[in-house]
Amino acid sequence: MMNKPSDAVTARGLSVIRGPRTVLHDLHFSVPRGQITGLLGPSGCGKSTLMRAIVGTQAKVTGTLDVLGLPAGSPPLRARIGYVTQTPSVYADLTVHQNLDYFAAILTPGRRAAARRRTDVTRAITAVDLTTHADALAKNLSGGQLNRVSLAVALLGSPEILVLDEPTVGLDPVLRRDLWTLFHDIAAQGTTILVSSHAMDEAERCHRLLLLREGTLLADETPQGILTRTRTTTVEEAFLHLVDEAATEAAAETTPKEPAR
Ligand SMILES: Nc1ncnc2c1ncn2[C@@H]1O[C@H](COP(=O)(O)OP(=O)(O)OP(=O)(O)O)[C@@H](O)[C@H]1O
Repeated sequence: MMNKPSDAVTARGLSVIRGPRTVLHDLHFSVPRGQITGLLGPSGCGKSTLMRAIVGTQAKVTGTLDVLGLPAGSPPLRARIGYVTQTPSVYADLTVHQNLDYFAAILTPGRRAAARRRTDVTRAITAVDLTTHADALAKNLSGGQLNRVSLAVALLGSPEILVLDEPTVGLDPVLRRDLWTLFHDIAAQGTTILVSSHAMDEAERCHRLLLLREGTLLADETPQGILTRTRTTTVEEAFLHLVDEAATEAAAETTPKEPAR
């Protein structure tokens, strides 16, 4: 597989060991720029581990993993990637605005950058539609609003890639839909989004999908491409089809051949 400048992430032979186990096995895939790529798979399949490898916080990564043309974890990438983990990293006793001011001060320190910080904070709060809640304490926000504050923090530095670990988990369908609309607005402005979910029904909202199971990649395609290839009508069915197909292939590989007479 060739590295294309249009790809935000390229993985070749990517494996990760955690504790005694290999949790990602020899992955090959690419994430195109300016699109929403969904990383889908059941709980424990390795989604968070893969995201951590991409943002450069995962140990024991082998193979090739390039992000924006640089090896994952390279220091210049830090400011170019926004990462939202599963646990909102927001201070409960600060308001939405104070939280953003605080993170902006870490990202762009110094008195001379004060005007830039103000612009960045206002832009991020507007982008996640929290202007009317800017002065609310984080502890008084709903789960969906809190997720959006985390997202605003990640948007502060105008990252080229946003890596979002299960941002819609636990949200009601309306909030989920609103968040996906927001992701599409952000992607339409050229930002690459890699978003994980274990909810297969979120697949159709993505431009591309990476289907992961037990640390192995089952598909790297568009949602429609996966449905066509597996002759199914939902990504959930397609996923089951691919799991069965992989099991059949594995069984064929381990079945001993008839000895030659
Ligand atoms: N320190 C560790 N030592 C050994 N195994 C680990 C360690 N941390 C995680 N794992 C295993 O690695 C696998 C992948 O975990 P990971 O958190 O990436 O999965 P996930 O798909 O993000 O799951 P979830 O959707 O539940 O968050 C899991 O099976 C987990 O048990």
